[in-house]
Amino acid sequence: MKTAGALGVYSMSVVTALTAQNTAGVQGIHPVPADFVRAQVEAVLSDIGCDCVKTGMLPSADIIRAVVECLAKRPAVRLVVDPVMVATSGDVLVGGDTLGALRELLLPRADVITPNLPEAKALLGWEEDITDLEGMKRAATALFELGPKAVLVKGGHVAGGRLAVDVLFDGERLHELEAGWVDTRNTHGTGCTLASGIAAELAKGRPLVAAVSAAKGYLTEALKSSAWLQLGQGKHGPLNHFYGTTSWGTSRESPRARFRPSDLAVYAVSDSRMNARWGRSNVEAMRAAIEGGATILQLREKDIGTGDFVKEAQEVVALAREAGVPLVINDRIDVALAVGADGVHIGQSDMPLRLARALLGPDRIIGISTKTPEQARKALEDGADYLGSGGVFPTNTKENNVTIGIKGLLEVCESTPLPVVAIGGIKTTNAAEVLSAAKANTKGPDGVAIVSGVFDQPDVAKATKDLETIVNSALSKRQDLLTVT
Ligand SMILES: Cc1ncc(COP(=O)(O)OP(=O)(O)O)c(N)n1
Ligand SMILES: Cc1nc(C(=O)O)sc1CCOP(=O)(O)O
Ligand SMILES: [Mg+2]
Repeated sequence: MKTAGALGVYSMSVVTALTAQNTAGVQGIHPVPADFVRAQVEAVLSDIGCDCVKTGMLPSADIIRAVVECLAKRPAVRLVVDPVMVATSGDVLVGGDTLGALRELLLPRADVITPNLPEAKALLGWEEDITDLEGMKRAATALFELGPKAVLVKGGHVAGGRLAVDVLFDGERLHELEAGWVDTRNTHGTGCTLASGIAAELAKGRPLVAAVSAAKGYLTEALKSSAWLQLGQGKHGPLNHFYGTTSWGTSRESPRARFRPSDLAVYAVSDSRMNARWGRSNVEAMRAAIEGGATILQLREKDIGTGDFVKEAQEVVALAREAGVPLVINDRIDVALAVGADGVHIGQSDMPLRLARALLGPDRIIGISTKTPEQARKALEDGADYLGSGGVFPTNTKENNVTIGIKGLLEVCESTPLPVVAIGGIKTTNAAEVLSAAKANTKGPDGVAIVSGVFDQPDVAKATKDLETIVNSALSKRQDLLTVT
């Protein structure tokens, strides 16, 4: 429920067992009678209803049957099954007959199941431990045969390695989802948190791979922010699900805490000269870009008085806020502060990033233009939240711009953990090429920033929509999130 809340989703609970547990392990389990589980499920689903159910520990076959019966009446409700059988502490949580009910009744109903390695082994009845990536892939495809629409084998338990890799099999492709390994003792509840994050993102309507990737991003941030916590005597302490709180320097509601790499997917950068040529204002153009599916907006005005810039920015901020789309201001920290924009985008010759951060504070997004890995390294050091990297292709929009090509873009992407948006000469005709250029399992751009491809067009909404379709398709297939076998 904390995870759902942190991800902006309303959640309700059905208690299947009372547990006596702490950081040292599970001291006792008191199952709830199956009829009472059924009553709880019906109480919430017949009243408020829900978009997605996530199951955790289901301690008996009767309880599993009760859950399956309730869901059988609601085929539209998506289901994430976290087959909780072995706690992080190693304690086995469910009896043998429950395994059969889990396997035969619940798994075939699931949109995705999320076993850890011991749970995957138990569900498959394998003798051998799963100890590497190949074993994870075999387990994922074997578990798929039990009926779920997708299988996520969580590899956090795979010994060693500097990456937390999970393998997702969706019936067609094996996706390797990577995140930087977090050295922490505070891993109690990571499995439940990831499964709940996936359920929350599915409930928001995200497609499966994106939902898993977003949930993994959230969990990694929670692990990082909890790493220093010293709570409990046991081996595994708790996570801080609400890591974006004021005591950690950013408020949960801050634009920066909300910012995700996926926000960079369809990045519309305005140009008033182009809009004037087509007989529309920047404000009208930005409204159309939002309508077309832009995931982030940038107001970029190079030849305008400050008063006019502030007035225009105030109108665009209102639009962006209403649509829930981040708005950053190009170059002008003062204008961003004056109108309460979500952040700024600055270049190498604009206000130094550290000063911009000092003026904007910890809650605003700062993006910076980078052409080289060295600039990317410095940007990370100085506290950037994302990089704009290009020009990928030659452009007439920005005079005397140095073109770095796809090669230069990928060098920047691979050199930094920061999210990167590609920019420069990008159109619907080449956006897919840019987004899928990264080799398998290497980091690629998180999106494309476009000026003339969106605003030097007769119909901004259509141009943006066309771009969004291409971007979403390319990102869902892109190499650095999956290994195609
Ligand atoms: C996302 C994104 N990337 C790069 C730029 C370029 O910024 P601009 O101010 O136009 O030029 P420099 O200051 O980087 O030289 C951008 N606007 N947006
Ligand atoms: C604003 C900007 N910055 C660039 C950089 O390389 O940093 S290229 C550029 C112009 C991009 O316009 P278009 O999408 O019309 O090519
Ligand atoms: Mg600039």
